[in-house]
Amino acid sequence: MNETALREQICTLAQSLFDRGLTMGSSGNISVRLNDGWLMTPTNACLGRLDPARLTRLDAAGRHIDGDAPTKEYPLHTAMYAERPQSEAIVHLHSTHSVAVSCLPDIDTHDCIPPLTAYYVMRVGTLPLIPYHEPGDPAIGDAVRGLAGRHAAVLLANHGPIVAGKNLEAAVYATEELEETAKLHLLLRGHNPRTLTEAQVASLQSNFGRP
Ligand SMILES: O=C(CO)COP(=O)(O)O
Ligand SMILES: [Zn+2]
Repeated sequence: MNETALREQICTLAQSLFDRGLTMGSSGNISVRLNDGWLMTPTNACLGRLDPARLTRLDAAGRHIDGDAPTKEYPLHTAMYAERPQSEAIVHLHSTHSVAVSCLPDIDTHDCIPPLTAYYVMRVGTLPLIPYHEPGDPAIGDAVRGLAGRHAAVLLANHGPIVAGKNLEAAVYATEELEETAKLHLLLRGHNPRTLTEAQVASLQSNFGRP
């Protein structure tokens, strides 16, 4: 996909996420890797009303070369890309049920949501929790560095998910799957749900690959 088409795709998918209430106000950000840098959503922009011409362009060294000022989470995005050469796009949202899970006191910080469904295992896998930092704190990038090589998605405590995909469509699908599974997890709390077995998870990983 050329840069013009990628710009259009970022704005179309961002608006779709916003219109379905998957992030609110000016929260959330999206980036796509180019051959010689990145396209990112600008800081303080509403994902429902992005202008393709004003998206931030960073060069390969992470310098701002065109468009509006970058999302304050650009150190988080670039840290995740550095750990995941196979990932071409990243989505970060304040999706309500995922944020709710990120606030739970008794969470397993190595894997915040159990393998409830096949699509969760196929698109998200395991979901570690990163301790609370303020939005835009470059230390979130440092925290993600040790995890993103093994995990396509991580959850920022009291904040929200950040999800990488092989392309933007895949990153969006994974973010949607994470949000719906977070909702299921909350619905099922206290109900002792049957989760997928280790053998069922291993079978999905061997048939569909790891996210
Ligand atoms: O979600 C956000 C911060 O975590 C939004 O920040 P930006 O507006 O800088 O992208
Ligand atoms: Zn955020």
